[in-house]
Amino acid sequence: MSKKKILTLVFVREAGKILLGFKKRGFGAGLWNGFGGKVEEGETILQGAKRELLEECGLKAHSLKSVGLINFEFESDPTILEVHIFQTSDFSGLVAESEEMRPRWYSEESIPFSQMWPDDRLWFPYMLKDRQFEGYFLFKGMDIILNHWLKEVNLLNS
Ligand SMILES: COc1nc(N)nc2c1ncn2[C@H]1C[C@H](O)[C@@H](COP(=O)(O)OP(=O)(O)OP(=O)(O)O)O1
Repeated sequence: MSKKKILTLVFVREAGKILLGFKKRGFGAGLWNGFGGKVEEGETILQGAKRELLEECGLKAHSLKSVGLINFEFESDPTILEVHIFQTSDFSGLVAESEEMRPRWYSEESIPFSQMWPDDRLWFPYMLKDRQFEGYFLFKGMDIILNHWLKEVNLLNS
């Protein structure tokens, strides 16, 4: 039987730039991604997303907009990752490297997709156009997408 893990993923965008973090350890190490992680017991998804952003890159989000919801499944693992994706331009603080992430601003015209999870190049276009989406990806290992779907939806905003 499959079980679910709830995770968050936050992208900070400002003036045509997007803040990505180079994951230094753990799941997805060696890839650029947004900031996020597991939602802890007793916190809401939104609280978890803000906490992870602060812990991983030093920025405090004052508000977050829902962007997408993706369920990821890995062929050899019964756990489904339910990832709630947000974006924000409403933040304060100074960008700082953490134990887990090395942050860097990228122009939205030159996102390093070849060094990111392979699903990203399929759903980033929705986010960059401020469209909301839902999706599903089935992976074989970390590199091969065996099956997926994506669709535009209206998610409630926070
Ligand atoms: C499989 O495809 C994925 N694509 C993208 N873009 N992001 C993904 C994918 N799968 C997971 N993620 C995101 C979701 C989270 O933001 C992180 C994983 O979080 P992590 O396992 O590092 O969670 P933490 O709570 O920070 O972990 P620790 O126990 O190491 O603190 O990747």
